[in-house]
Amino acid sequence: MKLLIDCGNSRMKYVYLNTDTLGKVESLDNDQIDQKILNQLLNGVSIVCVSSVLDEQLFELISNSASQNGATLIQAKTQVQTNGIICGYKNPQQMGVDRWLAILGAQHLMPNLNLIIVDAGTATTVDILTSNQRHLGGWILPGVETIHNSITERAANVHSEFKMIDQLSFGVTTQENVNQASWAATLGLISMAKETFVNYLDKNNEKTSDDFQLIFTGGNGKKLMQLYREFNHEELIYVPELVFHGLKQYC
Ligand SMILES: Nc1ncnc2c1ncn2[C@@H]1O[C@H](COP(=O)(O)OP(=O)(O)O)[C@@H](O)[C@H]1O
Ligand SMILES: CC(C)(COP(=O)(O)O)[C@@H](O)C(=O)NCCC(=O)O
Ligand SMILES: [K+]
Repeated sequence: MKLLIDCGNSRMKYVYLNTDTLGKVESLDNDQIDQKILNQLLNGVSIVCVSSVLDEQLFELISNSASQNGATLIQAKTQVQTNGIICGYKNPQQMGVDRWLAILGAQHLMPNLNLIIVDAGTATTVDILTSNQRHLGGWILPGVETIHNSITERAANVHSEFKMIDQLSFGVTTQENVNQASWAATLGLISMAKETFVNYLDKNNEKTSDDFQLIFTGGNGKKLMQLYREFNHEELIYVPELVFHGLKQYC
């Protein structure tokens, strides 16, 4: 059995791979993880494949567990080119591997479309992939909760708890103002990514609007997709295991 692990800045997500089928994605908060828990997760695993955007600490714990269980450890890295997809970064090593894997996963699930990939975690990232498999680059914004917390931590009279919302509206309490704005700002990022992509394709005489697909993933991905859908009637999907569709190509 293979174990795929994605270490994000807030949570570790993991999934078991039996032949070619991904199981259900599970998660643990980073501060809950210790050697004992990892040893249990790796019990009976022959190959463990890791994507991490963290410093070495958690990776070392995983590496210890792999040695103790006799499992082969594979660490995914962002590459200049994988499966014909060309990374847009000047220095691909600088781009978070979770983003690269989400791009590979998206292309695998939705080949030959203009893709806008939104990963809504601690950060919200947007990555753009053209229908001819070129990564144009992307954007990094603080995640929805990170935006929310940035103001509650810095303003004496802004008291609020982070919340999911059901729809966009104007706030009449401090808490509503901060939460609504955090989601609205992130939705604005996605709208502008779409506009910027359309402009790029028009200028470069490439295939345009009818073949776009927006793909959402990450802890806030489903909610963002639902909110975005209220205003935009285009093709949207939420794929919680998107990074793992990329990661499984490494093992
Ligand atoms: N059940 C949940 N547990 C933790 N965070 C959640 C949960 N549901 C939604 N979230 C949101 O998802 C974010 C973490 O998403 P995730 O994709 O795991 O991030 P990362 O990859 O950066 O660790 C949190 O900032 C939080 O706002
Ligand atoms: C942008 C990120 C912080 C997103 O991390 P996450 O929100 O998934 O924890 C991560 O992909 C990262 O550390 N990237 C390195 C910088 C870059 O991609 O340019
Ligand atoms: K992530």
